[in-house]
Amino acid sequence: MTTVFDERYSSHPADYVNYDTERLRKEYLVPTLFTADTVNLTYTHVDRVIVGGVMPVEGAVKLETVDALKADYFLERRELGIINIGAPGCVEVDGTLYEIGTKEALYVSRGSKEVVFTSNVKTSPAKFYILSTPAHREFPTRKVGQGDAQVIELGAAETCNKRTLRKLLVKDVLETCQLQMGMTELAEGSCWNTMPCHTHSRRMEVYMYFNVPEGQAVCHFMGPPQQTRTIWMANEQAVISPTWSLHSGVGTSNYTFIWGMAGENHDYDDMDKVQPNELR
Ligand SMILES: O=C(O)C(=O)C[C@H](O)C(=O)CO
Ligand SMILES: [Zn+2]
Repeated sequence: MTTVFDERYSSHPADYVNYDTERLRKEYLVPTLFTADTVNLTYTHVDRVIVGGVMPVEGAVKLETVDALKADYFLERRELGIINIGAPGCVEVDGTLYEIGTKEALYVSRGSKEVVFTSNVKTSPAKFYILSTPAHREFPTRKVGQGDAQVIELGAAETCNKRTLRKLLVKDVLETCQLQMGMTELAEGSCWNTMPCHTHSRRMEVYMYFNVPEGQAVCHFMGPPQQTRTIWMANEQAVISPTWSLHSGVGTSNYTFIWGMAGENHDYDDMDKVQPNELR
């Protein structure tokens, strides 16, 4: 069992415009989330969010603290959101076992000392996608299944963006300090997410694309609305969206993604919308 840790710094939009493809990918793309029996963590200084993945195969995998946190345990000053995108598995938090099925979520309170991940069947492992943010107080650890989600239907087949959005770890479902997470599934034949797109300088965001069929890809758009750039993404990769950046994507097929946010103002609809014909 290993922890792989990577650190990213914040960037200024006036510098970002000079980045070439390689630099854009180095700063914002999180290319590897799921490797057997490893905790993959990327710490971005954008709102101090940690994005990661855990795929237990041979046995249980524990979320260990990392030196950069200077904390006795990982969640000493943080809260944690978990969404399982693999086969069913379990998360044990300080001795309490939570069974987490495919596309189910778990919110883990600040102050939880031991978080341990397992897969039910090693030949078909669970894949726990995780986001963690600094937290100022404790809120109860709670599982959120698909039935607990707030569901909204968005877009239309005519504009190639028909999709179902499930709010999982959000303020209308449970209390958190700053973390908000959910999942958006594109309908067959639709490929555009988050269009019309938006910014929200109050919150940063991370998108993690999955269920991208073999051989297909998602082209993720970022940047201030008048200075957009693209990052081509493969299945099960994440991308950091700084507070000044829009976040939207188009796939060569339909796909699903997890969005997660940190910052202030938990109102999901707090967005500065940008119409497609205003983009540059
Ligand atoms: O498909 C969408 O639209 C989204 O999923 C948008 C994200 O939830 C988002 O960007 C929230 O700020
Ligand atoms: Zn957003």
